[in-house]
Amino acid sequence: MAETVRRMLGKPGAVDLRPYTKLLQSIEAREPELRELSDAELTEKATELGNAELPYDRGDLIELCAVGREAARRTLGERPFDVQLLGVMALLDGHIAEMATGEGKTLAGALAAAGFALRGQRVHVLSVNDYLARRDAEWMRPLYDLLGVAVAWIGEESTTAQRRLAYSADITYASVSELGFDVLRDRMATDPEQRVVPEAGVALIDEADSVLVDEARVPLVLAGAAESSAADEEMAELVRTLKPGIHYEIDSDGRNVQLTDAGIDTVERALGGVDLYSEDDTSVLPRVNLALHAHVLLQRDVHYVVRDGGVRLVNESRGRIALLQRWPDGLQAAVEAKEKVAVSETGEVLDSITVQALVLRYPTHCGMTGTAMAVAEQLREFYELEVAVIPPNKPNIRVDEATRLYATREEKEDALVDEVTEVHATGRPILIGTQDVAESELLAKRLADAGLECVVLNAKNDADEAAIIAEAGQYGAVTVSTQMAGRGTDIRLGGSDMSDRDRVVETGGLYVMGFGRYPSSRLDDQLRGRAGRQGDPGGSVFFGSVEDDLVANNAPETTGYRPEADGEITDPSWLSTVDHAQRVSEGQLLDIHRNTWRYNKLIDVQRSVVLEHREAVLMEDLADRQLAVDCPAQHSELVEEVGKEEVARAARLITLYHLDRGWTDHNAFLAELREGIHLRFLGRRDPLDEFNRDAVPAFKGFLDEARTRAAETFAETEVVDGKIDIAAVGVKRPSMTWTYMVHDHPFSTDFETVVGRLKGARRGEDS
Ligand SMILES: Nc1ncnc2c1ncn2[C@@H]1O[C@H](COP(=O)(O)OP(=O)(O)OP(=O)(O)O)[C@@H](O)[C@H]1O
Repeated sequence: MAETVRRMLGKPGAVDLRPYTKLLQSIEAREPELRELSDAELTEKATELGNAELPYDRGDLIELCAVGREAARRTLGERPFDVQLLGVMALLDGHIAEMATGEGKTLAGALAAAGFALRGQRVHVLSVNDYLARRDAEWMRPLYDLLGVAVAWIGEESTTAQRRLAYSADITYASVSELGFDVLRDRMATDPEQRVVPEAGVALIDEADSVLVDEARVPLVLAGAAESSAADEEMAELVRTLKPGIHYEIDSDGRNVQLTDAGIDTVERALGGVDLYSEDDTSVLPRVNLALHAHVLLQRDVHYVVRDGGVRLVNESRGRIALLQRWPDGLQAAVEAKEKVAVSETGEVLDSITVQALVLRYPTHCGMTGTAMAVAEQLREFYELEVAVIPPNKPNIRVDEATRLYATREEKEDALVDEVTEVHATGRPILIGTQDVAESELLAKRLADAGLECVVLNAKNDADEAAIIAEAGQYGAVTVSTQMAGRGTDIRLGGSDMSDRDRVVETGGLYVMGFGRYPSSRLDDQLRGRAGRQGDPGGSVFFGSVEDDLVANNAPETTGYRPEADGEITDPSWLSTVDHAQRVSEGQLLDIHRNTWRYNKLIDVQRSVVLEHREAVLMEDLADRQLAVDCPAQHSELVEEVGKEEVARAARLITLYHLDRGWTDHNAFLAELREGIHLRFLGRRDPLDEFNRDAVPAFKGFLDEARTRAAETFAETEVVDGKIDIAAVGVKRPSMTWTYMVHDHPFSTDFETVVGRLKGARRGEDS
């Protein structure tokens, strides 16, 4: 008992769990009585909790946890452990609950969500992907039903009507990106009825550190159709005939491709004797380069897959299909031409929102994850969140070995393959975590060469990945996966049905191996956490090399070590180099986060000015009143001709158009400004000051400008068939919109470098 209490007191610097642990006995004491109640009576008990406001007082908190525990026992067959109830209480207090893998966060989160919902709060439970949103909502549905709260989920495929309905539930499960895209689309509504996301009080975030820290700076983007770029089939055909080594060369890192002199001659001849480097026509060379890049560097089934008649990008680090992503437009079209699929539309950014800004919209945000303490400071700095470290239900007995460091990548790979061979011979299941899909493929090949069969998680879809990873604990299984793939899925020893559990336990349980340390210790811990769930036996070890990017890029010195014959470096001071490199890398990630946030702060202020004004235009008669003042003659003439209501409609649409148009242009200006800032940084000025110096005046007069433009447009309108023809004066919404996340444009920089370099190189020769 003393040990349990000590464990429950938690770690220093974290939320004090004592006030919660004190309630556990009383919660348990309620059990016998609640067990006697009928389902309807239990629902009644839950509903009664809705008669007061948040926060819960002591008595109501005890009742909520007791009723919730009984409801979970009846509907899910799982009686929440004490530690899960501690998690529930921490979440209700608006904290981050750190609970290890397999501790049952889904259930704890659901009870907290129900607790908020019973007190009249609309709750959004944010998952990392659609699969988990749907799975968790459906899994917890019987529990919510019994507690008398409505639950729904949305996914990428949901229609607008389905979304509206789902968001009207008390609790809605959604992936962060889907929610963000809905919020962005709502911002463009020209009629209040078009909007789908109502105000919500609580965001309850699963995998909170991934969302709030790792993804925080990622902007979600809403783009609108401008004109289509043509499919360049001619170029796609042409580059297909080129031969590697003769017509083009690929850089050793596989990131750039360049035409050789022979390649240039061949292309120029094939195009009827053009000069690729002619100053008069500079359009041909970029076309060739785009097609070449698409043909050579982007491999089908590695970088993208062709599905449903379209090109779908594969997110390399996550190893899954990124349905919402596109490459910069020319490259996207080039890949589409290569694959002979229909060319998708190009567009411009209408608006964007970072994950961080999205989450901060909610008055209450809380969440759960297995790894929060390592980023406790950031959670406090950016979100004013505290971490509650919830002890495990059963002590963790996983054995974490020290990193094995090798001089070269090759030696590391050899050692890892040897280790897999040795361990596999005992039947112990092995899960190997890689940095990205390419690494997974490479490793799978090396294992195959050594006669070892393995399963590779390779970007099929989340549901398939979940099914595969669920079997990673089978006797003799070898599974290779990126760090993120299949997350949120339980790995049970002896397979998902645990039929072979005893035999696997005897081998030592799941053995997790890292194919290189990650850029942050948190990511290492997430991989390790795959083993040793709920007191299971398990082990983990990372293999690293001095040539790994982490070490090569972040360690101060990478020479002078003396490896053993097999390349292993055992000198302790060298081993700490990896930890040091990881800390440097973590510091850089934090700087980037802080920096992005500082830039976005100003943009967010400007955006809220526009949105507040937009809201008044949308919901009130502001546009009509303003135009009556600005164009009195036109206004009264039109009212006479078509009536007040039609004029108000046109006034609203015209004003919204100019507000949105202005914001799109301003956004483009800010993006360009920020890109250019680093050049000024070379002049030793603070880039953020520079940014603000230009961004602030550029926004000055934004609303006046939009109003003036609206008046100009309004003055030109004419009546056609009893209606004001706003299309004739250029008021057109984008014909379609689509959404993507910005980190999903992995090649943009490289691509631009290629084009720039080729042009530059040739010009240099000419002069
Ligand atoms: N109180 C309980 N009693 C018995 N089983 C439970 C209980 N709570 C959760 N479980 C089971 O434990 C498993 C892990 O739960 P869950 O997937 O929610 O864990 P998690 O903490 O979210 O893990 P991950 O970090 O992998 O997402 C599930 O199979 C679930 O059914």
